[in-house]
Amino acid sequence: MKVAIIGAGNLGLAIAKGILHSNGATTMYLTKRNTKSIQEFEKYGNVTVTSDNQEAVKNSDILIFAVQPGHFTTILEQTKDLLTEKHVIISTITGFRIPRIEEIIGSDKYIIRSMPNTAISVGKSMTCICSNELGKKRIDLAKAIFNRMGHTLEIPEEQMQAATVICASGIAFWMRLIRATTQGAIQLGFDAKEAQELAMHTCNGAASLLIESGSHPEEEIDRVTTPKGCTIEGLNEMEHQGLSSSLIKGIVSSYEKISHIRKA
Ligand SMILES: NC(=O)C1=CN([C@@H]2O[C@H](COP(=O)(O)OP(=O)(O)OC[C@H]3O[C@@H](n4cnc5c(N)ncnc54)[C@H](OP(=O)(O)O)[C@@H]3O)[C@@H](O)[C@H]2O)C=CC1
Ligand SMILES: O=C(O)[C@@H]1CCC=N1
Repeated sequence: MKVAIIGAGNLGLAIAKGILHSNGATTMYLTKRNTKSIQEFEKYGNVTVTSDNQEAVKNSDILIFAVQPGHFTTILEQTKDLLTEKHVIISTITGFRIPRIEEIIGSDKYIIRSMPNTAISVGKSMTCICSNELGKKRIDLAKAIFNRMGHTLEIPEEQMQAATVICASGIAFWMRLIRATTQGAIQLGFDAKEAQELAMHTCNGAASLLIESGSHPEEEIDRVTTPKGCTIEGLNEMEHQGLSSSLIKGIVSSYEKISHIRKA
């Protein structure tokens, strides 16, 4: 697999690390305008760092675009004449819809939109994907790429904004919950390092329990909440203070914002 990551910033580099750690590329191009900060990636023998997007496109089959939305149109314009039937175009760019990409490069290209999250760098991304009509022929390839770095779900493009909030912004939401748990643990007497260790591994265990058992969260909650015990006491207090409600309101606010950004 010859991969180019056009826009090797936060997300692009997270994807690069995920692909490199899973030995998923025979060659990889990483592009950005100022390449100094990513030069170290050339220590992986098969990686070329360059600011020349055209060179990267010519020498690769899978093109993963991870630039800011404002830069995407120009880059597509600059590279569209180099696109051939070998290329699969994967965009991770928030709010940039497939019909807009088709307007620039044509609908006769394999176009995939993917929304991974930054856990892709450790092979644990929840990645939602959709495609244009022709891209359906390459969706299994795209799924195979992202399945190496986590879990994928194919969704209609209409749900991409919602998926961005739940999965991409979701990393930040879960981080804050883990951080708050850490602060609670420090108040109960653990030092900061131990407190974070307890919080993050408990979070990991909770998610793994659901993933592996297929059970509903409330079933698992019922198993922990001893009648008149400390868990139900704490859980009910959290709910009196609005835990579920504030999470849901935050998710809806993010969604309203992303919908607004898209219209802008
Ligand atoms: N799924 C997720 O979890 C997330 C998704 N996103 C989405 O991913 C995209 C990238 O976000 P993020 O990684 O945070 O952004 P960054 O700003 O960190 O990365 C964008 C990169 O693009 C590079 N770039 C800019 N212009 C060009 C160009 N002409 N050619 C090649 N590279 C260029 C910039 O480097 P330089 O200036 O040196 O060129 C920069 O490193 C956004 O569209 C965002 O909406 C963002 C965050 C999280
Ligand atoms: O916060 C944002 O707007 C972008 C989209 C998802 C993650 N970061």
